[in-house]
Amino acid sequence: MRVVVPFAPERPKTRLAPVLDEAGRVAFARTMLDDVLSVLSTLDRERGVPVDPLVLSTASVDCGAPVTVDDRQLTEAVNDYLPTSDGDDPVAVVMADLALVTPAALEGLFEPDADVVIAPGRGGGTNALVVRDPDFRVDYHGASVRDHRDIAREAGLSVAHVDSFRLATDVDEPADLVEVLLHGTGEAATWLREAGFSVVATDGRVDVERNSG
Ligand SMILES: Nc1nc2c(ncn2[C@@H]2O[C@H](COP(=O)(O)OP(=O)(O)OP(=O)(O)O)[C@@H](O)[C@H]2O)c(=O)[nH]1
Ligand SMILES: C[C@H](OP(=O)(O)O)C(=O)O
Repeated sequence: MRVVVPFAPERPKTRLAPVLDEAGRVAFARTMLDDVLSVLSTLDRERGVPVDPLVLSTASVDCGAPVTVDDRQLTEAVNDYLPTSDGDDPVAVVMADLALVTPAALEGLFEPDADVVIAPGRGGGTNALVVRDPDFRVDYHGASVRDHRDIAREAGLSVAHVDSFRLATDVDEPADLVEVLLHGTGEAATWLREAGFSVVATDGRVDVERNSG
């Protein structure tokens, strides 16, 4: 499977500004990318699922996969990598901020035999996709999961949805760090712990706190 991983290394994860300064957000975004690439590599090497990854980055980045630098908007850039004619190989698009992703979760994404497979993100986004038909194009931001369903249906394409906690959890806001600390098994979870983050439960609410000492 060709897998495109969009990544914006400069000024990333602005919604985490309440808990991480810019240098921290840059470093943390990078650990999440590394986790996603490591899972793709495990799928290929250990589980017999051929994976051909490409990091589609807005700026140069040195990581464990081929990189194409493309500073266009996300939607425009991704659309250039989707199948253009019948018979082209399918393409998966997997976001770089899926800190809980596992090989099994991606196998679940690749499995359905639909023209378009959608893994919704919490909050209306589209965290991962598989596109098997040249008539589908992405339109990210806003309620993109709804837009992607509409685009597929208007083109007469079959759509499958993947019901996965791990694929639905993209890390956008401070509350998402709770999920990374509780369920993450990769570098991103380790990075957060080493940066002093931990989970606290107070008055029935679960949150993160940071011990900066
Ligand atoms: N290639 C590319 N990737 C992008 C772009 N914008 C975001 N991404 C990546 O797309 C995924 C989803 O990004 P978002 O959560 O929407 O945006 P973000 O910049 O990471 O975070 P915010 O600043 O909080 O919106 C992440 O893997 C980003 O690194 C872009 O313009 N081009
Ligand atoms: C790119 C965007 O990501 P979000 O901002 O929802 O994390 C989307 O999935 O449409």
